[in-house]
Amino acid sequence: MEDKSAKGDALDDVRNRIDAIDLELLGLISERARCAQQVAHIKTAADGGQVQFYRPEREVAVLRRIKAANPGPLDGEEVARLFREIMSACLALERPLNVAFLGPAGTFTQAAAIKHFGHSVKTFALATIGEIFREVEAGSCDFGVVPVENSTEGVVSHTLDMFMTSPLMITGEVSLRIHHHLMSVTEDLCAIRTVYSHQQSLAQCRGWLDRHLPNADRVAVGSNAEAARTAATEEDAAAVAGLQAAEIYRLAVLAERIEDEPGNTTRFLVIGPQDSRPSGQGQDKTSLLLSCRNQAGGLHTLLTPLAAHGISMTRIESRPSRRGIWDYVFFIDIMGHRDDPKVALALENLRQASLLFKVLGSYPLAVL
Ligand SMILES: C=C(O[C@@H]1C=C(C(=O)O)C=C[C@H]1O)C(=O)O
Repeated sequence: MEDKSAKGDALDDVRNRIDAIDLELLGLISERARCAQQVAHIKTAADGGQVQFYRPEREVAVLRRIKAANPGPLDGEEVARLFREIMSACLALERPLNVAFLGPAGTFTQAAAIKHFGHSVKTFALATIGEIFREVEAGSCDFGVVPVENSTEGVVSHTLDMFMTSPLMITGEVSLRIHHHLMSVTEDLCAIRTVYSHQQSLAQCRGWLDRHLPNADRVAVGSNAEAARTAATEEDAAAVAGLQAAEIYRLAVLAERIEDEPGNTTRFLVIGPQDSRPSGQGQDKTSLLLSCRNQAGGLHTLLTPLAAHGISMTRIESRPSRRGIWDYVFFIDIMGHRDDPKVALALENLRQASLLFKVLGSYPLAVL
């Protein structure tokens, strides 16, 4: 009996301490929010009409600093995630951002948008990648989030093709570990006759589906969330999608993490009217769209300036140009910001060696 009340006292003490800390935290977070409001006034007074409230390079600098200073016991990712949400709320006080993503609600692209901007942005589900570009170009949304490549299935060609004609720039990137689940209104795997999902997700789960549902028809639809929405209306159907879709469309999860590759990751791009300023510490990336003359050694000529200036290329992708003038265009990612002197020099040389040369944007490497 005595023991129990001693334990109860100890618990009360710690909980009282937690209550006091929470009030202190609330006071500090409120003070931080007031600072963000002051920043908004300063920005408005300095820039007039064209104020850029969202500053990606500043946000990653804040997150990097927090991670470096983190004393534990929470791990770095966890504290960064908490501060991501605090900044998201502070920015929403300055001005709430409108972010378009590949819908419907519950897609991995929405999860990527929230991971990048936090929960205080307003997200808009659009039906196609083309529509996202159009809405951001028209200014009805501030930014868009689009998938660009998957570690199992490769590049999302529609996104790359949009950059050939769009004036939008890349302001950031997000990587998301993708876990697929099989979900349905029925709880019985044997009752499943049809499996709906996005074509890439079906491909990412091919092995599992061959083993467990060899006789079910696989039907490709526009997105995983659309698959979940459809499966919710059919007794003998299932969808392959993320957990969010199961929650939104009230489906039972019959099997978890059915993707064939455990490291399955999708990379998304954040697109907007401008790219990001340098975030420093060599932690920026630049994406380019290039084409060379259709002659022997053409690609080599393009890449020589990068090697000459010691710039590392992290990715190269070729796509048919579909313009007739150039056979192929290359999407190239390099390390460094376009304003870094070394990168600026290499880009100038590249510009001279290319038929088509477009900087798609410089942006910070993702912290989260
Ligand atoms: C407060 C600012 O504005 C926004 C909010 C930030 C924050 O809460 O720390 C950081 C960058 C901006 O997106 C700022 O530019 O410093």
